[in-house]
Amino acid sequence: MNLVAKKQSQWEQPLPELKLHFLIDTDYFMAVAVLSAQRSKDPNTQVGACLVNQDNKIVGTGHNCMPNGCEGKLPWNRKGDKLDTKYMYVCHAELNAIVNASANADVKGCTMYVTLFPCNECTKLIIQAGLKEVVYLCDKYHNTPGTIASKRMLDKAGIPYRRFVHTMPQIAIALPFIETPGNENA
Ligand SMILES: Nc1ccn([C@H]2C[C@H](O)[C@@H](COP(=O)(O)O)O2)c(=O)n1
Repeated sequence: MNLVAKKQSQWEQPLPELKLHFLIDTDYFMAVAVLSAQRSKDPNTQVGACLVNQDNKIVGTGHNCMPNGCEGKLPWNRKGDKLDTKYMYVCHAELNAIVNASANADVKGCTMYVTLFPCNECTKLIIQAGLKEVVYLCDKYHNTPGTIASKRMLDKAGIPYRRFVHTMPQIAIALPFIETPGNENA
């Protein structure tokens, strides 16, 4: 069999079997937040957020990144002259999830799934945007004034927050290699 015919017959093979798991909604939403975090170029802390409406539909996702047009042009430093650190510039995952929510989506009443507890600035945004709940994965800055202030504001605003409890320890996504037709001679 020549190479073209062999590749052709490969293409006619059935697709590799994909193992299907049934994900419960909350695992799925936090997994989307975790996957979104992986888009961040922050070398130290990658954060992802997934905004879900009352119909259990994702209306926006986000990760921490530099403002549009500034990626690669501003520092990711944690220390040094304040103006040379990321803290002056970075857009947090929660802000991006709210801003990225599709134009016709109402973020009021949404739940924010986020991989790291929201900072005080994002908490203000969460409250003012009318979100109804925050579900977080990690709270590594729990003893900092920012996180304490966040919790104080959420408590006073009557917005519940809870640590995410997963039902599946791992959600793996394997992308099968699928040869595309027209690429046989590559
Ligand atoms: N809820 C949060 C908290 C932090 N971020 C971003 C902001 C920075 O890029 C990074 C924190 O940096 P670190 O001080 O841990 O080096 O995470 C966020 O998007 N959402």
